[in-house]
Amino acid sequence: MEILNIEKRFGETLILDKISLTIYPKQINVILGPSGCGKSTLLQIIAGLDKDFEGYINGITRRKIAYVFQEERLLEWRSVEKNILYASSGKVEKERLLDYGKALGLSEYLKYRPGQLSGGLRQRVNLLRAFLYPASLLLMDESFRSLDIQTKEETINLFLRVQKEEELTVLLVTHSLEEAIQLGNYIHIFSNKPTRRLDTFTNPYFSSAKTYSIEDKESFLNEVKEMIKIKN
Ligand SMILES: Nc1ncnc2c1ncn2[C@@H]1O[C@H](COP(=O)(O)OP(=O)(O)OP(=O)(O)O)[C@@H](O)[C@H]1O
Repeated sequence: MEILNIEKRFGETLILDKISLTIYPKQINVILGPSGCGKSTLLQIIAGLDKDFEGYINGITRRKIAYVFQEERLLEWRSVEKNILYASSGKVEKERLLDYGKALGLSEYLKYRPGQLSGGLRQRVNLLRAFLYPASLLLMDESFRSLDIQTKEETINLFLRVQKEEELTVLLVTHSLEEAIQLGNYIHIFSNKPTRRLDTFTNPYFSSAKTYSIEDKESFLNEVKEMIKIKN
């Protein structure tokens, strides 16, 4: 999947300045960049929700995209279960729903309405809905942000499992270097003004078993921090 020379303005303000990016299929692609650099805007363009841009997007089938938005977009008048079924037009295997629901600690909340849930639980419903959607491309916008440490770990474990089992191509946006290193097979770093380029790295410390050594990770972190500094 290829994104070529994307240029995006809001009024007079140039947000994306000829951004190009290769999204590696069946891999976790992380876009890392500071707040406000245009990560969400790029996801909206890729998802086809924002059509007001210049440039090209090749190899993406829109109806096969699952999108975990930064804010949860749940239908308040439907139960958790019905939110999930509705998004996938009912094409969800009950067994998978129960299995993933359990892994996310949502078993007892499936009949609840979103308004009866805490922010963290709502975010888990948001993720469950996306994991169950029949997608080949999964777009995730700061999806683990509002979760506590324990829940975050369980959610990430399920995410890694689903990605592998379903051979999903993932494009995950974050401003957390830690998260990028933990999750990304490929890390695309958004430099800040004035160049706003994306540089791609193969993550040498990626391992779904999470066995990278801390010293190695530290040196990679420092390398990346140095680079971001130079660009900014
Ligand atoms: N609808 C809009 N109208 C005008 N400006 C916008 C609009 N949406 C986003 N922007 C601006 O575009 C820039 C990029 O926003 P975007 O949300 O894509 O950044 P981001 O990297 O995802 O940041 P964050 O991690 O904080 O969400 C910001 O300066 C933002 O204020």
